[in-house]
Amino acid sequence: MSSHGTFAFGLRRYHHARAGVLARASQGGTRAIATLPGDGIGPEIMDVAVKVLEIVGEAEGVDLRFEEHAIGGDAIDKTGCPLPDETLAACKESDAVLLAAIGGYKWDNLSSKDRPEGGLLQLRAGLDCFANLRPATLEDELLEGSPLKPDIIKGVDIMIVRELVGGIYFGQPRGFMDEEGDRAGYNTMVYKKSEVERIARVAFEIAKQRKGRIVSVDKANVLEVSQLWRQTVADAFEEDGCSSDGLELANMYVDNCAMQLCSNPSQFDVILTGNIFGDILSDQASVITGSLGMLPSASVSSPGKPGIYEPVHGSAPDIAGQDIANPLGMVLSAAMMCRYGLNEPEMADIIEDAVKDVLAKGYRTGDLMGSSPPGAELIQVGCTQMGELLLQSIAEEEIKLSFMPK
Ligand SMILES: NC(=O)c1ccc[n+]([C@@H]2O[C@H](COP(=O)([O-])OP(=O)(O)OC[C@H]3O[C@@H](n4cnc5c(N)ncnc54)[C@H](O)[C@@H]3O)[C@@H](O)[C@H]2O)c1
Ligand SMILES: CC(C)[C@H](C(=O)O)[C@@H](O)C(=O)O
Ligand SMILES: [Mg+2]
Repeated sequence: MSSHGTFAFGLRRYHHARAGVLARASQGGTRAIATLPGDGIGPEIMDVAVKVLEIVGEAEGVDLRFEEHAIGGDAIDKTGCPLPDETLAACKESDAVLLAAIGGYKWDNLSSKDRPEGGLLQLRAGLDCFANLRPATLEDELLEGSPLKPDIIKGVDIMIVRELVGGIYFGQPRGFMDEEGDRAGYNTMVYKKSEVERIARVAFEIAKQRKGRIVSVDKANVLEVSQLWRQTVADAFEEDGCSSDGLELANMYVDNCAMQLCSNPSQFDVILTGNIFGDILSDQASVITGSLGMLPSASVSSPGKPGIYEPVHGSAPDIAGQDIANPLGMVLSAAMMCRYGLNEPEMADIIEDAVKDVLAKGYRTGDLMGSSPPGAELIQVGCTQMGELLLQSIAEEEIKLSFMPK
């Protein structure tokens, strides 16, 4: 059975055709999903995503097996380590990893590798999830919700392709030192040609399913690592004959890109960039969609290996435990997991349709209420209630479909 959506959620338009390219599992059989709720709002939004997956799995006859594991601050408290061996081993064995968020004030003074963020980075590296796909798609329902002007952001649909297991996050040497009586901290931003080539090729493939426009973002006016990045991307583009496939490649400095994301975001289709620039630009792109809480992501590895599906935002300790977090970025990450990780595009369609539906009915978590125009008929709901509305929407759609002639 398929939803054949009445609503076409933006993410679906391009990804449908891609399911076979990046997907890990073939259809059929039980799917093992490692769930990592983590810290802060993590458990609240994970709860919503798992309930949504359960009902959609049941409706589509897909047997999902969830197994929860510790990561981040939660794992530090339980085991003393932000990524216990048991968690990494279970993730490697799974068909897909669904992660909510890690981090919090309590663990902020630990060393880089011992803090929650270190656990997340070790997980990404441990699974070699080198390609982080971060779609920033504005749905018409949220047009008035962004602090940016509607005529600037209407129809924006960007895919940020971020290299995830290299660059300054992982470069050596790194650390602290004393230099002539002064204290210094240092990191190394390094990319090998092979690392740039493999992420560039993911961006090319994705661009073929979209409008075909790639902007590679770097800081080649200052950094050697970016000069190598730029040349390597251009060479791979040429070698792969991308022009004859109708693709266009342009380069942009990261500072300019940050500005253009606010002033003229519609020009972007695929943004290809390195680890730290992609981190910063994706949070910025989220403003177009109304809230950081809306953005999903998929971190994929080579075919046959599990990917990590997680929202772009963090553990939001400022709102944790209040049942007010927006679960939609998490839920849309679950949809990306269905599409890319489980090869179940119809499950993804159903989830994305439900998100679209609740937004169309005017339901919003607090983060999406801020810039609403006066008089807008919006109904503020909490995290749990948003989850219930999604379940209701899915159930209603299933009932409608069951009455349709086969
Ligand atoms: N992938 C991850 O797990 C991840 C990502 C980013 C930050 N972090 C960690 O999260 C912690 C907090 O970092 P931060 O405050 O800079 O970033 P954050 O993304 O957690 O929060 C930034 C702001 O956005 C709001 N926000 C985020 N997600 C929301 C949601 N779903 N619904 C409503 N509002 C939401 C927060 O309330 C906060 O005001 C830090 O420890 C950081 O390292 C983790
Ligand atoms: C928590 C942190 C390590 C992480 C990153 O910088 O990649 C986060 O900001 C993200 O965007 O996923
Ligand atoms: Mg980030």
